[in-house]
Amino acid sequence: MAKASVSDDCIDMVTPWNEYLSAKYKRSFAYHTVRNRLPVTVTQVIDHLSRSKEALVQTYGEGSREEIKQIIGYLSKLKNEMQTNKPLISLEANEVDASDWNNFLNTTEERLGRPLLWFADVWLHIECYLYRRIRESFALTKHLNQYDPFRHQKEEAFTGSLQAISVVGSYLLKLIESDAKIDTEQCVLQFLKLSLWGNRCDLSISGGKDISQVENPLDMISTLDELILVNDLQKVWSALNSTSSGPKIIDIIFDNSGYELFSDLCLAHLLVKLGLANKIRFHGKRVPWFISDVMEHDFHWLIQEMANQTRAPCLSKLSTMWKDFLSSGTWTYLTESFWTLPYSYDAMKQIDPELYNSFEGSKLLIFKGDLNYRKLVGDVFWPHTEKFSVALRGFEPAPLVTLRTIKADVVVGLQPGQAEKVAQKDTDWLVTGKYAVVSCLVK
Ligand SMILES: O=P(O)(O)OC[C@H]1O[C@](O)(CO)[C@@H](O)[C@@H]1O
Repeated sequence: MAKASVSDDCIDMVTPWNEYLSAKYKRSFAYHTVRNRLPVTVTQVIDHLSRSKEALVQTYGEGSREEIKQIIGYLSKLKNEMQTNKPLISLEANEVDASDWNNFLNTTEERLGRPLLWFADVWLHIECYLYRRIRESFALTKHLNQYDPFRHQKEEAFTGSLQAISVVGSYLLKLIESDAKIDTEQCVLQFLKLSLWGNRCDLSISGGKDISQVENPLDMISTLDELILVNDLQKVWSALNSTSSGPKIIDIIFDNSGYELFSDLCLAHLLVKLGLANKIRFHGKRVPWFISDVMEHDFHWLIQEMANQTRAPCLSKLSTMWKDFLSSGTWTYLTESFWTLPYSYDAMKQIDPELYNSFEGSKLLIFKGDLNYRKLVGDVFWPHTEKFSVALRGFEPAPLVTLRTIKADVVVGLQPGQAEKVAQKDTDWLVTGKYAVVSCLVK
């Protein structure tokens, strides 16, 4: 008998413990995402292209008119492939990571003895693949090759958060310009928390809807401590405050643009100013990713946009200082392909040993956000009381911390009974971004 719908391929159950998250479990957030959220993301790109067609042709030339049609056709087909649970196909455009992606698809297919399927395989792989295929639709064109279909949303998210950004910016400036002795530890903890809660602002969880930070973040963070379910902030402070000879390098693996990026850069500024770091390396995405993730353009755009805020002089002042950090090499922005491959981080040593080894001298790796967390713990549905160090499965290139608001149903390091208690209060506690974890591993 013919299958009635794709959900016939799935099992009507929750994800079993210790299994990979996957849309094959109908009562999972992965299923909801692949079934409902990801098709909306693709539709939004299609709508954006249709709406902006004339403006795009104006900017990219008459040649782009046909290409817009081609991309829309490609994306409609992609959506259909996903919704009808078709096999994942290879990438064709000549991009630096295409062979890595195709190797991944081929070796996984060999291991499984069947092609990968949208509603059968590891959610992390499927979701990354979706964004990589959206990129592919542009990579296959000439005029729109470098077009980022999410840029307008990222820019609007920044503009919508300007008030909060000004509040934090002027606070930071006051701190660093003050002659009074500041409580270093308290300030660092405060900016770590600002960066942590900045992760609530994420366009992929809101389905691309406005997620501007409108509340006063300084007032807000002081009330949120009880929502941090794993709080290793003291450990993080010790790692940052540790004295060792050699360069004090800190790596920040970015997540979202807009307010979150701004909060990350404020943290980076403070760490340099307090002498806890003398070099910060930022890591962003090579291709448009999970709607709001930082790409190089977004990074420079934000710093430049701050300079344009005549009504908030603190922001233009900070912008000048940040440009100086970049030109002096105190800050560097890097774009490694690994971040937009499907692999979880335990595979980094084998897949990208150069990147792995580059972390060896780092004082602290700061991983921002939900997707980085999923990649750290391998998208496995660990019992919530599993140790973070176990869930990392050997990924220990340097001391590391994850600053993450919880937006996917995986979390480790909780105390016995803690998950049940939170679930009683909030049934959807694992997917809304209301709660957070700060998990730190120091060798
Ligand atoms: O921007 P973040 O914090 O990595 O969140 C990414 C989002 O995408 C998801 O992976 C689901 O689509 C969630 O885990 C989260 O909502």
